[in-house]
Amino acid sequence: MTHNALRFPETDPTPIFEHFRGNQGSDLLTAAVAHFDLFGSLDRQPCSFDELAQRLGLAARPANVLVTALHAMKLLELREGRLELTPLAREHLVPGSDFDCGDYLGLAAQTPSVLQMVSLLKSNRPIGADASDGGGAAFIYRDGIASAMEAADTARHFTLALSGRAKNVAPALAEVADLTGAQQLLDIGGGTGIYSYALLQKHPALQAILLDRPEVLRVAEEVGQRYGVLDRCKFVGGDMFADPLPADVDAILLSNILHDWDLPECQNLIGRCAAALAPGGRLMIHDVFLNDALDGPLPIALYSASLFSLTEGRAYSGGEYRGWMEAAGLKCSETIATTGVHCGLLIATKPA
Ligand SMILES: C[S@@+](CC[C@H](N)C(=O)[O-])C[C@H]1O[C@@H](n2cnc3c(N)ncnc32)[C@H](O)[C@@H]1O
Repeated sequence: MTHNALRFPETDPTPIFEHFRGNQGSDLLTAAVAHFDLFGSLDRQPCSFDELAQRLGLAARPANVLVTALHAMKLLELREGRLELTPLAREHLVPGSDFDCGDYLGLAAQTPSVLQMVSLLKSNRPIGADASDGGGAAFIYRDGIASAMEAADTARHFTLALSGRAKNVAPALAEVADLTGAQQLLDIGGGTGIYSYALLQKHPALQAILLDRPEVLRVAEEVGQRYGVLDRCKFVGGDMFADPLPADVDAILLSNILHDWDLPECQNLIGRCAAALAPGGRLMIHDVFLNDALDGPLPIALYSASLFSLTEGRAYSGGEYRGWMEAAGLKCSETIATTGVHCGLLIATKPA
């Protein structure tokens, strides 16, 4: 029987994803208190984000993840360009204050997950990226890193894992993505392809090209079989950073792609997408979005920590994405349409 990618679940799975990511908050808070003395340092001397990163010995990406999470927990606030403690943090997290609970949080200081978080924050390298034993980083491939997406078993494992979110969110994406008049969709890093299969089921005249790593595409083809749309799909194995992208496409989908990469790769990929679009074509960023002030929402800040640990990316704000798309000559939509499990859709158009 053909699977229907447009059928919504009866209940919203978002709370399950929030419980699953809750440990990130605990690890970051314990690291800030017990390993970085972040609250003591800011109590002695509030400072800018850049100065704090330097004081803690952190690169911009880990500092962003840590500060965004603490901001979202309402422990930090930004005043006139300086990070300061909130009354909550001042009363309970400054070492030696009357109601300091730092020693209590310190109970978790030596747990494996906190020690791993501290090590990742300091090294700014994702789990597995330096593996020399056939492992590799999940979800990302580029020249210079060990990638789990190159071996059949690990590529299959990580690709199928993401279908647990994709099948829940794809019906909503198909509902909000306006593909009127589009004939060809390019899904970059499409994974199982479930988002494309939903869009193909919704738009009977649409054709899709899925670009991903070869071992991932084997899984995508197998999954695509179940959705009955393979006659309108083309699978292209390649490197989205290095190989020519199919040209003159009407729409490009970057679903949960940019959050895997640091700023230079995001800007590079958006520039490549802008060049590959036909005039009037649409770039669709389907992802999670931090507030423009990078102070929450908390579930996205915690997801950002998980992205940081596993990949070279983090969560970005709509403002950051808009800036990059406009720099690439695209015109951005004002609003971000909600899809599900914290995701949303931001669309930009290439001038005709
Ligand atoms: C986080 S997954 C997103 C999958 C899917 N789009 C989704 O939303 O569930 C990232 C995908 O990008 C692919 N990818 C990573 N680096 C790539 C590269 N350099 N070229 C092509 N695909 C790449 C991975 O194999 C993986 O399928």
